[in-house]
Amino acid sequence: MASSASISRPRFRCFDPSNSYPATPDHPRHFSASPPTSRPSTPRVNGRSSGSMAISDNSEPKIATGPGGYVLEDVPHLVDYIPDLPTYPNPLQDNPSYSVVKQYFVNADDTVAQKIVVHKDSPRGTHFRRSGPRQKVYFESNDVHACIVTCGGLCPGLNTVIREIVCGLYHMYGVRRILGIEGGYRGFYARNTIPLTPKVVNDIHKRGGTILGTSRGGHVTSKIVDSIQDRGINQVYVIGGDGTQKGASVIFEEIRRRGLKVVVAGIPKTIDNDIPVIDRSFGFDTAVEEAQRAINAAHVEAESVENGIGFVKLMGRYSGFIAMYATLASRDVDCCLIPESPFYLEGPGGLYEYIERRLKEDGHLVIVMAEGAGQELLAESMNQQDASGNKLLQDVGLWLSQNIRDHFSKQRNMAINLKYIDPTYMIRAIPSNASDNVYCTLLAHSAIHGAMAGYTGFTVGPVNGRHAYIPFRWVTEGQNKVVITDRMWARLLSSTNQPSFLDLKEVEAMKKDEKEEETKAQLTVGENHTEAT
Ligand SMILES: Nc1ncnc2c1ncn2[C@@H]1O[C@H](COP(=O)(O)OP(=O)(O)O)[C@@H](O)[C@H]1O
Ligand SMILES: O=P(O)(O)OC[C@H]1O[C@](O)(COP(=O)(O)O)[C@@H](O)[C@@H]1O
Ligand SMILES: [Mg+2]
Repeated sequence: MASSASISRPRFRCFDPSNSYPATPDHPRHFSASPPTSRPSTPRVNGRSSGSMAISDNSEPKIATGPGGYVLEDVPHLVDYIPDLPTYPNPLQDNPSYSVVKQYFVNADDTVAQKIVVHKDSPRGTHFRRSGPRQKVYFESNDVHACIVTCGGLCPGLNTVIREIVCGLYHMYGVRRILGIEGGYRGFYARNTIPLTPKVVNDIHKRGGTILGTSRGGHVTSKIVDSIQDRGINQVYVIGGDGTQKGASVIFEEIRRRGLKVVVAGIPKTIDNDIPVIDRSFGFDTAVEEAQRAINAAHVEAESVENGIGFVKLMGRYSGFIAMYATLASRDVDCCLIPESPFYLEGPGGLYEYIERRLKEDGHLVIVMAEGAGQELLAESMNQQDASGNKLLQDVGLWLSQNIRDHFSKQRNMAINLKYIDPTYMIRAIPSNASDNVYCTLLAHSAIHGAMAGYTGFTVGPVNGRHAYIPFRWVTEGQNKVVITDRMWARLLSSTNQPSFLDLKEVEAMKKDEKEEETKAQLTVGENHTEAT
């Protein structure tokens, strides 16, 4: 229910088990929005469970509300299912590099707002717990046995995140036992492990790919958690995209069900930038930069010949961010096609008409297309999936470039010169650039601080510029997509001058749908969240 607390002295405080606040009505020990589930009679600290445990199958979301429509979407903590765990002073306070920092530890009440553009009367809205080091930790350095796994497709920066987790654990928290799991999730039960030290990972950020290897599929929860338990691992760092975070969430639930003192921390990876809530994903910046080289080549080729068309296909299965940003950055692109914006070929306002106009006016043009765009135009879609269950796409770039050639030679009797460039794997197999490297460090450190502080079942990431701990379901239930009724897409249309392929009626209908979705989401927030007591 909505809060009736006085505004001058808010009753609500965020309880952070890792900072030393006493349990008082002002500093509640539990977010009671979701009633605590039954607990195991004897909590396990990495002891293999032999009998049945009394913990329910899925943890409830930890949601609390405060005055003014404040909502905290908190992340799970080990003490939620293993009460009375001992705490230890954070070793960072004795670390010569960090001990001089003024107020190094994060304030217990700090949370990060999901929306920062607000109106005078709008509710304060959803918040996430701010990431960073806590005064108290739930692991002694000598007891930590961490592991790192990378899953899904490649992305620039994977090696940097691995390096920074290893170096961060080692140098900040004095952790000495860190294992690399080879070849993605299946590596837990079917591959060797690699002991990781700062020396082993020292130079890996200069290389593309992941030194651990990766894979799709192979998520067998019971085998993975058995392996975690058998090896005595108590911190699991999982680097991967939406599929990987879903997998991490299931691992967390199973660990919790078994009552193990094991934390699971997700670091979001997606070259497509399709993970919701976070500002952007690591490697995206690098990919957009690398895409410029392909676009430049396409432009040079196109403008050097008569009726030249440079056609570049970029990654972007469901979300066209790489194509959109690469287009906006380049200024040489005349048409950008993304999955979110349907287009058509023939007739007035269609792609062929636009191409012909540009060829007549400028003598050449550059097209950038995301791999997931226009899939609906292909006669038959591929009904195949990869090992993770992702739909396999047809090569729409090849298909469209051939259709453009056919259209102009057969129907318009125009000689065109089209060069098709497919740098999709090139833009994700390279090392991360300087800005992504720094970003990877922050993500790795956030994950380490959260894990040491006993948080679990969370993904890290910047929300409006501040790093936060985000419950798994926020990043797995939905996808970040280009909103074609937003200003950014309008900027793109105005920079390329391409048609929007939509009529006014369609735009109005889209805007209406979006507004309804937003209102529905706001109502749901109001209905589902109860006051913390
Ligand atoms: N719903 C799910 N539940 C459990 N594991 C999943 C789920 N979806 C994907 N995974 C696992 O996550 C890993 C990576 O998923 P994938 O979709 O290939 O890449 P990404 O994480 O980059 O999206 C794979 O090992 C896959 O089996
Ligand atoms: O050929 P692969 O390795 O299966 O990957 C292709 C897919 O991987 C991506 O680069 C990223 O996908 P994930 O985030 O699922 O790893 C997509 O853009 C692309 O469709
Ligand atoms: Mg994915």
